[in-house]
Amino acid sequence: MQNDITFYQRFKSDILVGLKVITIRDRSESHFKVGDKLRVGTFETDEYFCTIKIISVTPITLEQLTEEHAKQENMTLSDLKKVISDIYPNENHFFVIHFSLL
Ligand SMILES: CC(=O)Nc1ccn([C@H]2C[C@H](O)[C@@H](CO)O2)c(=O)n1
Repeated sequence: MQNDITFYQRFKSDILVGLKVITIRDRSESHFKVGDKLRVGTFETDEYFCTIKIISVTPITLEQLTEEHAKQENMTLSDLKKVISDIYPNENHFFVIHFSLL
Protein backbone atom coordinates (compact mmCIF):
# COMPACT_ATOMS: atom_id res chain seq x y z
CA MET A 1 0.00 0.00 0.00
CA GLN A 2 1.25 3.52 -0.81
CA ASN A 3 2.41 5.94 1.91
CA ASP A 4 0.61 9.30 2.24
CA ILE A 5 3.47 11.37 3.67
CA THR A 6 7.20 10.89 4.13
CA PHE A 7 9.75 12.10 6.67
CA TYR A 8 13.51 12.13 6.48
CA GLN A 9 14.84 8.96 8.10
CA ARG A 10 16.63 10.96 10.81
CA PHE A 11 13.24 12.01 12.26
CA LYS A 12 11.76 8.50 12.44
CA SER A 13 12.80 7.67 16.02
CA ASP A 14 11.49 11.01 17.40
CA ILE A 15 8.12 10.40 15.72
CA LEU A 16 7.88 6.83 17.03
CA VAL A 17 8.44 7.89 20.66
CA GLY A 18 6.13 10.93 20.42
CA LEU A 19 8.87 13.59 20.66
CA LYS A 20 8.02 15.07 17.25
CA VAL A 21 4.31 15.86 16.86
CA ILE A 22 4.30 18.48 14.11
CA THR A 23 5.78 18.88 10.69
CA ILE A 24 6.01 22.08 8.69
CA ARG A 25 5.35 21.70 4.98
CA ASP A 26 4.76 23.88 1.95
CA ARG A 27 1.47 24.27 0.07
CA SER A 28 2.00 21.07 -1.93
CA GLU A 29 1.46 19.09 1.30
CA SER A 30 -1.22 21.27 2.91
CA HIS A 31 -4.22 19.32 1.63
CA PHE A 32 -4.52 16.98 4.64
CA LYS A 33 -7.75 17.30 6.65
CA VAL A 34 -8.41 17.03 10.38
CA GLY A 35 -9.04 13.37 11.21
CA ASP A 36 -7.20 12.00 8.17
CA LYS A 37 -5.20 8.87 8.97
CA LEU A 38 -1.94 8.85 7.05
CA ARG A 39 0.50 6.07 6.34
CA VAL A 40 3.99 7.40 7.03
CA GLY A 41 7.17 6.31 5.28
CA THR A 42 10.80 7.37 5.10
CA PHE A 43 11.68 9.86 2.38
CA GLU A 44 14.81 7.96 1.43
CA THR A 45 13.29 4.48 0.88
CA ASP A 46 9.51 5.05 1.24
CA GLU A 47 9.50 2.29 3.87
CA TYR A 48 6.29 2.41 5.97
CA PHE A 49 6.96 2.98 9.69
CA CYS A 50 3.77 4.24 11.35
CA THR A 51 0.29 5.73 10.95
CA ILE A 52 -0.58 9.23 12.17
CA LYS A 53 -3.87 11.10 12.64
CA ILE A 54 -4.12 14.77 11.64
CA ILE A 55 -5.09 17.09 14.52
CA SER A 56 -4.80 20.42 12.69
CA VAL A 57 -3.32 22.13 9.63
CA THR A 58 -2.48 25.80 10.23
CA PRO A 59 -0.86 28.35 7.90
CA ILE A 60 2.30 30.03 9.19
CA THR A 61 5.25 32.10 7.98
CA LEU A 62 8.89 31.47 8.91
CA GLU A 63 8.91 34.58 11.16
CA GLN A 64 5.85 33.35 13.09
CA LEU A 65 7.57 30.15 14.26
CA THR A 66 8.04 30.06 18.03
CA GLU A 67 9.89 28.07 20.69
CA GLU A 68 6.65 26.08 21.12
CA HIS A 69 6.86 24.87 17.51
CA ALA A 70 10.53 23.99 18.03
CA LYS A 71 9.60 22.01 21.16
CA GLN A 72 6.95 20.13 19.17
CA GLU A 73 9.68 19.31 16.61
CA ASN A 74 12.15 18.31 19.36
CA MET A 75 14.75 20.83 18.18
CA THR A 76 15.87 24.38 18.86
CA LEU A 77 14.11 27.23 17.07
CA SER A 78 17.26 28.16 15.15
CA ASP A 79 17.78 24.52 14.09
CA LEU A 80 14.12 24.31 13.01
CA LYS A 81 14.39 27.47 10.89
CA LYS A 82 17.59 26.16 9.29
CA VAL A 83 16.04 22.75 8.51
CA ILE A 84 13.01 24.40 6.90
CA SER A 85 15.12 26.89 4.91
CA ASP A 86 17.36 24.05 3.69
CA ILE A 87 14.36 21.98 2.52
CA TYR A 88 12.40 24.93 1.11
CA PRO A 89 14.82 27.65 -0.06
CA ASN A 90 13.15 30.99 -0.92
CA GLU A 91 9.78 29.93 0.58
CA ASN A 92 8.13 31.81 3.46
CA HIS A 93 4.58 30.45 3.58
CA PHE A 94 4.09 27.10 5.28
CA PHE A 95 1.56 24.93 7.10
CA VAL A 96 1.99 23.46 10.57
CA ILE A 97 0.65 19.91 10.44
CA HIS A 98 -0.08 18.71 13.98
CA PHE A 99 -0.50 14.96 14.35
CA SER A 100 -0.83 12.14 16.84
CA LEU A 101 0.64 8.67 16.55
CA LEU A 102 -1.88 5.85 16.10
C1 LIG B 1 9.88 15.93 0.76
C2 LIG B 1 9.89 16.75 2.03
O1 LIG B 1 9.75 17.95 2.02
N1 LIG B 1 10.05 16.07 3.17
C3 LIG B 1 10.13 16.54 4.45
C4 LIG B 1 9.86 17.84 4.82
C5 LIG B 1 9.98 18.16 6.15
N2 LIG B 1 10.37 17.22 7.03
C6 LIG B 1 10.54 17.56 8.44
C7 LIG B 1 11.75 18.35 8.72
C8 LIG B 1 11.34 19.09 9.97
O2 LIG B 1 11.40 18.30 11.10
C9 LIG B 1 9.91 19.36 9.73
C10 LIG B 1 9.67 20.74 9.22
O3 LIG B 1 9.68 20.84 7.87
O4 LIG B 1 9.44 18.34 8.86
C11 LIG B 1 10.63 15.95 6.65
O5 LIG B 1 10.98 15.09 7.48
N3 LIG B 1 10.50 15.63 5.37
